[in-house]
Amino acid sequence: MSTQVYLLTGYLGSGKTTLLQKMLTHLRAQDSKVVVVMNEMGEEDIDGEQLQGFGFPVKKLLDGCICCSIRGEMTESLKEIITSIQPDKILIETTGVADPVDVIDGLTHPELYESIELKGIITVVDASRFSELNSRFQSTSALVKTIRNQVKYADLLLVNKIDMTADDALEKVKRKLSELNPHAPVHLTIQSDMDLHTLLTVTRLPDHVAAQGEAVSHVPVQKSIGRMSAVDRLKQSLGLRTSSPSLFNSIETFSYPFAGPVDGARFEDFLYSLPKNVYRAKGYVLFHGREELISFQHTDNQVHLFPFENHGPKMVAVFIGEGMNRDKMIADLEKCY
Ligand SMILES: Nc1nc2c(ncn2[C@@H]2O[C@H](COP(=O)(O)OP(=O)(O)OP(=O)(O)O)[C@@H](O)[C@H]2O)c(=O)[nH]1
Repeated sequence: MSTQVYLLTGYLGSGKTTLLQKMLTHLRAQDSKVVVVMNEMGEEDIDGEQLQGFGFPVKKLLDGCICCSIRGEMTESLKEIITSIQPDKILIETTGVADPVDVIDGLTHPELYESIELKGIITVVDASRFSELNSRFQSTSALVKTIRNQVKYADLLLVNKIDMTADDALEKVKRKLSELNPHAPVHLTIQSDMDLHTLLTVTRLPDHVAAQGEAVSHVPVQKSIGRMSAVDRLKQSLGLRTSSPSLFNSIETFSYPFAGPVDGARFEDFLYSLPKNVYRAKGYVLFHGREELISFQHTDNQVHLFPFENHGPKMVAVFIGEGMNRDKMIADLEKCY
């Protein structure tokens, strides 16, 4: 059985730890086996201290952001947690400046892919500061991008600190959030207080799609990290432009288990020819005529292949992108044997 992973994002001070404490109180009453992964930018662990006393292990990843400098460390920690503790749930609190897209990259490591189920990206928005943080006049463009991605990729949005927000300002925040992410359910909260059953049963795109009776293309394993409206999916399948870029924010992943060794040169060509909407490819594979397992990484049209000493991992490829043509990619992979 795979471990359910909840990703908590939101800008600094928005109310993530407050929410985490509520989730832990709820899960403790349910006897769930939970591990918390906390990420803080500095060397000092502030929030972790507040989580002592719940009786759950807290893994701290300090002095770097899991979306960039210590992404590998997060992957290693998750592997270790899953192997040694086998929890029902892992709750990850990211730093306020983490971009969820990059965190997802760390979560989709080939050795983790089948052991975890990303249940949802839950974003806590500080209603009293959102408009200021989202303004290109008052924030840096990097921060604006991060703040917007935290909203765009959320499966559920908590609009917190409404006790500190005037009614008209709150209306403006709600309007902006629905422009950025028209699909995620929005909950207005004080002290991140909301129904925890609703929070923990957050659903992701494939479930929405299935509920709408839409055909899902056949691939060995597929997961989706974002969403696109049914109309836009249809338009995309017909090769038409989707109605608005903000609706087309579906970060999707799928994995492809190799049936046997492949031809090294053809596989390398395949990686170099991946289109721009495939942001990442990574995994392990065997090449004809070579004994050792090859680890491969593809990003920004750069390909790295290196022998991997450990023979443990399965031969599998994981892809991350938006609007990927999976059938074609799988057909191209099949030509590499
Ligand atoms: N007035 C008010 N204060 C709140 C609310 N929610 C949280 N706070 C307070 O805001 C402060 C920051 O909350 P945290 O839960 O630590 O926020 P965080 O997102 O974990 O912060 P970082 O770890 O710095 O990213 C704390 O003092 C909370 O008590 C709210 O709805 N209203």
